Amino acid sequence: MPTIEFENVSKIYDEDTVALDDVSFTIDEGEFVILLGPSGAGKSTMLRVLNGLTQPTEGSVRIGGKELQGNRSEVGMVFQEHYLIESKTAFGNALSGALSRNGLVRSALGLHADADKMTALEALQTVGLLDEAGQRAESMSGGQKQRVGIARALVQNPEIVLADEPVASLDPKAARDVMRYLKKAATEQDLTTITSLHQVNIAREFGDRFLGIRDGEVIFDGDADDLTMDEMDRIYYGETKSGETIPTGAASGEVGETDAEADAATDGGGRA
Ligand SMILES: Nc1ncnc2c1ncn2[C@@H]1O[C@H](COP(=O)(O)OP(=O)(O)OP(=O)(O)O)[C@@H](O)[C@H]1O
Repeated sequence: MPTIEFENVSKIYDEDTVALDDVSFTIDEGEFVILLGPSGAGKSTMLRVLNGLTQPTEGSVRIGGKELQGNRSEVGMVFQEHYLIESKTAFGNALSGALSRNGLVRSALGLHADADKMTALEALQTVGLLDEAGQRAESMSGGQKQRVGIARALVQNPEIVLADEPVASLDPKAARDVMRYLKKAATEQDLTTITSLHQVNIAREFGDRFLGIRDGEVIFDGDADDLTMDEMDRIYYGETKSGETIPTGAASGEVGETDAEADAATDGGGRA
């Protein structure tokens, strides 16, 4: 399993949009990392750079010591929108994760190797959906669909799984279920996993390590114990122009609210 290295990575979308600003960090194999940060902080850009979907403007990204070039098949992606084929079964959708190995034509013709079919069933078992393998996606709940999305990523046989706000559209219970299965898969298969999340409570429950991103910079890197209220404020609200940390707690609500809720609290006044 590879180590992920970001070295002085910047991504500038246009002259004044610096999405990543000289970011450096290393993630060891098997780590379950959660990206936190306000909207527009650069979390998705970081995941897209890692997946080879976006090229960094400067710096280098290495996976297992190799410079990242183009789309990487060892990187499985789970999206906020699950992008399942609604008319297909959970099994059919999971199996489509083998596309990158088998090619479009073989997959379109349904010419899947028995080994791939077995992998798809195993992946569905990992996410607790083996009994629903024959159920069409259109009749599944949002949480179940997202778990099929994870199974599809697992069928790709990845070494790294990236999940971009995988539970954003789910209620708290379904969100926890999805995260539980994602963590289970990561633990069982020793996957390096990076997930961006807005739900801080859920993040704290499942993350081993947290990267706090703000204005394209990693301003926090630590575990749940390090992720204090002060640090949450720094990640979500930043510092004053004079460099002072904004006073903690004033109208920010508790650690555990989503940043949207925290923003709402701020909008309500109290944080100067
Ligand atoms: N394709 C693009 N073209 C131009 N600017 C972009 C593009 N994608 C993202 N940006 C900008 O880059 C910055 C970082 O965006 P990014 O989507 O990475 O943040 P994020 O932390 O994932 O936000 P969110 O939590 O809202 O998804 C933002 O200012 C955003 O507007």
